[in-house]
Amino acid sequence: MEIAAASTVSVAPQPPRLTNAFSRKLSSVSSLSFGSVERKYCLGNAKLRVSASSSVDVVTAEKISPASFLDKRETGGVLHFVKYHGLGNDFILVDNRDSSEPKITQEQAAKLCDRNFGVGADGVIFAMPGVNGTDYTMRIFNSDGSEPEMCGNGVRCFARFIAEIENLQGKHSFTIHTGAGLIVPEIQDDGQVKVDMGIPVLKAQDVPTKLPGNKGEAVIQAELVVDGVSWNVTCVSMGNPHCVTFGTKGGPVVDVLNLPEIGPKFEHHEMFPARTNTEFVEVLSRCHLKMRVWERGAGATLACGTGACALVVAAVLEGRANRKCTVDLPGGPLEIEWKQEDNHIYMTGPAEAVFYGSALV
Ligand SMILES: N[C@@H](CCC[C@H](N)C(=O)O)C(=O)O
Repeated sequence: MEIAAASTVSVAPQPPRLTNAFSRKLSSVSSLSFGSVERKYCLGNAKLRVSASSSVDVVTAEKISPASFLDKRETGGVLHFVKYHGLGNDFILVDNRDSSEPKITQEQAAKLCDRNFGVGADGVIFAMPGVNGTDYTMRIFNSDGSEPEMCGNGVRCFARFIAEIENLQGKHSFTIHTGAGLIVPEIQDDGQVKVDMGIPVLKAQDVPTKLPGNKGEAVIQAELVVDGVSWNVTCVSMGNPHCVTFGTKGGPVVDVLNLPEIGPKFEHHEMFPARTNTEFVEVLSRCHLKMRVWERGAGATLACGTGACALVVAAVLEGRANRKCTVDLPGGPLEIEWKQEDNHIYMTGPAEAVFYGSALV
């Protein structure tokens, strides 16, 4: 479109078409916005104001209030993101490939995750440059602003996000540096993502837990008293800490559990110096498990990928299940395999984009 020097140009007030949102670099989405009554577009240094009367005004930068949403967008007060979920465990994905510093702070992330006052999510994930020869680095902030080492559902979303912003089609695998070390997701032909989640850590002090090792240095089917009730727990780290329980001495509890009440008591238990994620599990068969989760820093979520991996490890170690299982989470099933050959855990499941947008930060 030619911009005339005159103040009014007769063109229809159609916004530029966003033919393929993902094929653009997200950073360049700043050239578009959609207001309700009046729209402004930037072309070079000039700004076009499109009003309902089908005219376009060329206005200079000085005439635009610096407090407006559109100006904030240009001065760095707006974050572009894509919202994804893996079985209802939902994340705000940020294209941070141009910097090794997250584009927003932990406090801003907590605000964005708020389901009433923000975008709403279980966490914010940053796609950053790789280190030590890896393709990318993934960092994540929980919805309370804390930073965990790893996120299983998040890494599947991360892989799909990278494929979209890099315009990759078909089967693809990436090496990703995380707080839990190297993680390797592979997008399958059917769009599901299979992730090599690495080797589970069982040594009590590395999980970390203050519970004393009862099988060598591992804590397996040990007693943990929570709020006066005795639970059997197995402690596993998938880079982040997990406390897996198949119930109290009285038996399984998954369906009757008051999660918001009991969850925080596990999370903040003195035996877990870095807090913990807790999985409450019921064995349906030797290859079919069902779980509910209370996540450290995020509360009750619909799914937890690292948690599903941890509970299969716990179920195998407690002699309750085979190494290859379907795990039913509130948001849907994950396929988990703890391979004997390499001791690695493999997780397969979906990841879906929901919407993209811009948020004031
Ligand atoms: N939902 C995640 C785990 C996210 C991190 C967790 N809340 C923690 O603090 O360790 C998953 O899918 O693994």
